[in-house]
Amino acid sequence: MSDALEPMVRIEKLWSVFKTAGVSTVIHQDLDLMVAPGEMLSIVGGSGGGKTVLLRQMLGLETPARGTVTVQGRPAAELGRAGASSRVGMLFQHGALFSAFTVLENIAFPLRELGTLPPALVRDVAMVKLQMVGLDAKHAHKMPADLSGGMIKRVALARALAMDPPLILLDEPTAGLDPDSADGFCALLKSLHQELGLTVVMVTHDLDTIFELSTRIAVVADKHVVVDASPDVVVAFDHPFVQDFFRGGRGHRAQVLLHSAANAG
Ligand SMILES: Nc1ncnc2c1ncn2[C@@H]1O[C@H](COP(=O)(O)OP(=O)(O)OP(=O)(O)O)[C@@H](O)[C@H]1O
Repeated sequence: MSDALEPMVRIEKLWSVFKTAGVSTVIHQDLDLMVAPGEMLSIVGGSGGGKTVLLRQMLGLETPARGTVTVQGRPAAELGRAGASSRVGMLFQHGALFSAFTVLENIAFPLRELGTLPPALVRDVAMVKLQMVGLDAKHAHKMPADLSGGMIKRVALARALAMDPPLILLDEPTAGLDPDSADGFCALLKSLHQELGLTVVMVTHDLDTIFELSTRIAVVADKHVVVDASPDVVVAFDHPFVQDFFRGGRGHRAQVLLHSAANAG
């Protein structure tokens, strides 16, 4: 298959199994998922259903018990090696910044780890990424403890983008943010997705984020992907989790958003 046709992420017949105290627990069973270049895919599912484990599989941090996970045609397991941040960037749920490093040092970390770039260039690139996520240069020397929740997410995103990876994985990108910060972060993700041509895979419970950003939604339930389609198709899908998640009371605003987006576009 040529590169042009190769999905960004290809997951086939994936089994994720954890063994604790001699007892095996199956988290994913024959799970299939493809992500095409340029997509913005939301993964939703019940608590403990294996969404974060799925992201970790894409990052090469978990090993499939069976099946395959490839990123740009190569096994995700290879991503554990040095230089992986040039292929995939990860935004962890709570930002996971190094508390003893400044903002700029955090963003520069993957570039420094390479060990091949002169310090002045590392600093310049990190400064560009800081501005790319909408933060002023005056924040560069602050410590993570002095940042708001929204700023922490932005710095963590800048670090994920440091090596210009084509694929970004986001775990609950707007969790813990107030509504204004969440809207601002969504707008940033949308513009970066468009400007940089990024492929984005995110796990989120937030319906506003899902409907604002997703080109496709994959629902993980019963240990596999039960539906994987455009938002309007997923919302209408007949499955108890889908009905409850999208069409319960809290889904109302999302439905309104979906319809207004459809009317606008
Ligand atoms: N390293 C591990 N060892 C054993 N069990 C694990 C490990 N990592 C995850 N699990 C289990 O796998 C299951 C799925 O976890 P995961 O974090 O992927 O769920 P999730 O869908 O992201 O849930 P939530 O929406 O609550 O964050 C959970 O039962 C969790 O306890």
